[in-house]
Amino acid sequence: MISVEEALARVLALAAPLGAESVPLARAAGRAMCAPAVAGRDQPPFAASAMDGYAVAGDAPEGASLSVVGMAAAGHAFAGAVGPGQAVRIFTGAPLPAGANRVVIQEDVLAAGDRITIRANADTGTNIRPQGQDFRAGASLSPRRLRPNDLALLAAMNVAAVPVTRRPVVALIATGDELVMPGEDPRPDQIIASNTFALKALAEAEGAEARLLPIARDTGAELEAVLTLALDADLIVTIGGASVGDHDLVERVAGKMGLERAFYKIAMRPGKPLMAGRLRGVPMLGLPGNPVSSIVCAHLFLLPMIRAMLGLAGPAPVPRRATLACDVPANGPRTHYMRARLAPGDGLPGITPFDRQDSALLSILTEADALLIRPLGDGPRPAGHVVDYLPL
Ligand SMILES: Nc1nc2c(c(=O)[nH]1)N[C@H]1C(S)=C(S)[C@@H](COP(=O)(O)OP(=O)(O)OC[C@H]3O[C@@H](n4cnc5c(N)ncnc54)[C@H](O)[C@@H]3O)O[C@H]1N2
Ligand code: MOO
Repeated sequence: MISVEEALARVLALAAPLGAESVPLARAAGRAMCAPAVAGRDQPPFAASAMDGYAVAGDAPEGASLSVVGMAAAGHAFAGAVGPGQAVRIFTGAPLPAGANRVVIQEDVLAAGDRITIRANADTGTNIRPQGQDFRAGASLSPRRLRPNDLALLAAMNVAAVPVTRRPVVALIATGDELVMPGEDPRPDQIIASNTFALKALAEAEGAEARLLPIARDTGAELEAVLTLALDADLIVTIGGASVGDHDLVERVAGKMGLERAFYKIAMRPGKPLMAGRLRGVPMLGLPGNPVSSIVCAHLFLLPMIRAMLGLAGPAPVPRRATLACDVPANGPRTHYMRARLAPGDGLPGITPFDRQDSALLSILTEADALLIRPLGDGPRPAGHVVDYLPL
């Protein structure tokens, strides 16, 4: 059995960044931008008024009476210039007329016909946004997963389409004679395939395109047929059949098909029978069948593989810190990812593992919002001890 860290390094070595495609900005949310985007112009492209009021030249002290010689609005520049004793009616976002060095807000003037008088105690701020105040032409936005705010910045940069990494296609294959799909009529000795739905949602939320393949029954021929259907994917994920029982066929069948195995079995709980490798050139992850095991392994290995295929920096899960809210006993010889609940604390949040940690308990997993990480071989720890966790 290898460590979780070693297993993560080996699955990431299987996952190379995919090629790029161009998408219009309106379809780029959440996508992995894979090359810098460069601003085509300054923003604002001209010195602009930040307020509604009057653009003036020179001192224009309180009590000054000025003649209004024109108007500038957003999208409608004033072609002339402002001189001493003059003002231009101006609105927020309008280009500042030549000669102007200040905008007096309209609340600070008395207007009568085509003249204004600056009121006493008028604000002396310039109320001008200089050209290029936000960014300059040639400024670049570095590659990243695009958030809504990034899209607004790209649009302001006049970038209409962005290069993004292609979405990895993830083929999900549930295995087992006992499984039927939700809504079907199970025999008394059957159960409903459940974890595939969490895995699909997790993969899609991370930026992959997930495909649910037909459930593979427990025969070599059927598993081989479904694995063959998946060979055009970027990543093959099997669920179940990973352990040592007579009906656990994944290792044997994938091996017969030419799997180059990267590892099998890790010192982790849940998730011990995890397997990874490359099947005819396609990265493959063999998840254990127990629902919680497969979902925990997805957080630890599947999502980092997707992030690596998207070319995102730092694909490994990043633990956070919390304070134990209760005593915990010594841990065994596998790193334990305990389903746990967080509560706000004075500094760090408090974390409490659930009493029941069986890897079949979806009802506990759904109440959990964290995986408390208990390092392998760690001794008992008292309440108040600072620990690592992964958010769920
Ligand atoms: N003699 C040993 N037995 C087991 C060992 C071991 O080391 N020696 N390891 C145990 C551990 S740990 C795990 S985890 C499981 C993993 O087994 P498999 O990956 O072979 O999974 P299955 O046997 O196919 O299924 C386990 C369990 O999960 C249910 N299952 C499977 N797929 C789904 C699905 N898509 N949705 C919902 N539930 C699913 C299945 O019915 C079983 O109940 O092996 C232990 N045994
Ligand atoms: O390691 Mo298994 O994944 O306990 O259930």
